[in-house]
This record gives sequence, C-alpha cells and structure tokens, in this order.
Amino acid sequence: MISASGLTKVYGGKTALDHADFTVRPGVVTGFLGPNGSGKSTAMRLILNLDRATSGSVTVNGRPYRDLPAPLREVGALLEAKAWHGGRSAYNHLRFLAGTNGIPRRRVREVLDVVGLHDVAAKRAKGYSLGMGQRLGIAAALLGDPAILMFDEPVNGLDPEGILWIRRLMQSLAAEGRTVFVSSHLMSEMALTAGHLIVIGRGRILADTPMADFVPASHVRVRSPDLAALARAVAAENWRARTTADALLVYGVTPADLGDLAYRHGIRVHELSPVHPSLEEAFMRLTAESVEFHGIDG
Ligand SMILES: Nc1ncnc2c1ncn2[C@@H]1O[C@H](COP(=O)(O)OP(=O)(O)OP(=O)(O)O)[C@@H](O)[C@H]1O
Repeated sequence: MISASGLTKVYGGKTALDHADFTVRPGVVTGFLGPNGSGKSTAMRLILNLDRATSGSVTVNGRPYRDLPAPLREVGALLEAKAWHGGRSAYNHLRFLAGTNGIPRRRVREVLDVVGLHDVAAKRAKGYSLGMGQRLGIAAALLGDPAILMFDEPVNGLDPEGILWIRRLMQSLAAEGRTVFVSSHLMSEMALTAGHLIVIGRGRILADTPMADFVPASHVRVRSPDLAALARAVAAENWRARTTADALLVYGVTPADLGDLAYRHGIRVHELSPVHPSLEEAFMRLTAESVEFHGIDG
C-alpha cells in the first residue's frame, strides 16, 4: 500500500504537486492519469525518495521509503529514464542489482523468463530496442519479488504487442495481490488496464475512484419542439433527467422507453439518440481546467 498525505513539491516558484492525498491499494491496477506536466513523475519520485517533498508525507507499507530495510524487496519501479549501464548485458545488469540487494542469483533467470529476454540476456543492453529496454527495466523492478510495483508511462513508444504484454503483466501482478501503480496520460490505455483511477491535474488530485464510477452513465438524448411537456412526462415517470440548451438527457432508460412515452403523450420527437460517454470524455471534462499547455487552438 502507498499512502500520501498533503504531499507537496515546489520547484522554484512552480508547484508540481499540491497537497496530494491518495492511497494505492493492493489487488487492483491503479491508474495514475493526468495530462503532461500534471505531476505524475514528481509524485512517483517522491514515493521512491528520489526527491524531497516540500511538505506532506508519503509512506510505502506504512514507512517512508528511506526507512525500508530492503527497498527492492518491497517496491519495484520502472521510471521513464533508462537506469542501466548500456555496456552491460541484461544478465550482468540484473546480477549486479541482485548482488547489491541480497537477492539470490537464481532470481535473475526467473525474471528474465518472465519478461521474455532469456534468449538475448547475454547481449549488451546498448543494442536493445525500446521494447527490450522496457522489458529489462521491468525485470529489474520484479527482481526483489516486491509487493508494490510502480510503472511511469510504461507503454510510451511501444508497439501493440509490447503494449498488450505490459497490460497483461500488470493485471496478473495485481491479481496476485500486489499493489500496482501505473501512470499514463492515455485515457484509452488506462480504460483497458486499470480497475481504479487517481486523476491528477496541475499537481492536484481531481478524482480517486473505481474505474466503473468514473464514466458518466449512459443516457438518451431527446429533442422535441415541446421539450417542456416531454420533461413533465419524464418527471411523472420518476426518470432521472437533465435539460440542456436544446435537449433533454434521460438516464437509465432506452430510446424505445422514451419514444413510447412521447407517443403516449402525443409529443413530437425530432431526435432520439443513445449516448455512451467514453472515459476519454470524462477525463477531458475533469482536466479541461487543469491542462498546463493548450495547443494554439486548444
Ligand atoms: N526538476 C524539476 N525542476 C523544475 N521543475 C520541474 C522539475 N521536475 C518537474 N518539474 C515541473 O513540475 C511539473 C510536473 O512535472 P512532472 O514531470 O511530475 O509531470 P508528469 O505528469 O509526469 O508529466 P509527463 O506526462 O509529461 O511526464 C511540470 O510543470 C514540470 O515542468
């Protein structure tokens, strides 16, 4: 479990993380979602004690990271920057890490198998493709068999096969009961991977919610020259509805329910369409106020 309380980081005059409170729990992939520059990497660096918080605190399994006796056995992390020595082979890199962290050497072979680098383990990492490099970074994160795993934008630049592999791996790690915390600015990717979402914008936590609760409910959009009469008929049915400038949005019903109701009341209908809001839309609405850089026409 990861718990942040009032976590704040100010760089010069710039607040990268602003009194963030959140908890990342085991057994589910938790997506850390926010636009570029919203503070995701900053939060992850603070969790790993790679940077000092300006104020507030964050604990890993109840303790600050710096107080963990064997950090690699408790938290594995894949951050954006490549952290290995390119001249070394994957095998030697992992063996070095294992050696300096009291991890048995046989574990190196195990993680090489998990990430599928077995056949190229003797080759120098300098020649690895982006996808192979990510796999090596993940092997290093898994080396200490930690209960907590953090991945910062793990699918950036990967091909579809690599993306699918990472997605499945994260889900199986969570299914084993581990805490899996993964950052992304891609809503579509999070929608397929995460069961829980922490949404961040301009350093502030905007939502901390199960994925299923994040998407607004499906509804039916109806337009009519007699919208007021239709709204009254809908209210009489006790259906939940909301009026917009030119339409009525009715929740928890089908277009057929609504069409039949209008017919019974002799109300003409000019449009009747089912609406299934996407996670992308929910995310854009939530972060619209907090995007740091808009395009010229944004
Ligand atoms: N070392 C630093 N010095 C100064 N400002 C920084 C530093 N690191 C981050 N920032 C600023 O803090 C803010 C948050 O950056 P951060 O890298 O945490 O965002 P992010 O959500 O991870 O973004 P991205 O998706 O682009 O990686 C940004 O405005 C960034 O410019």
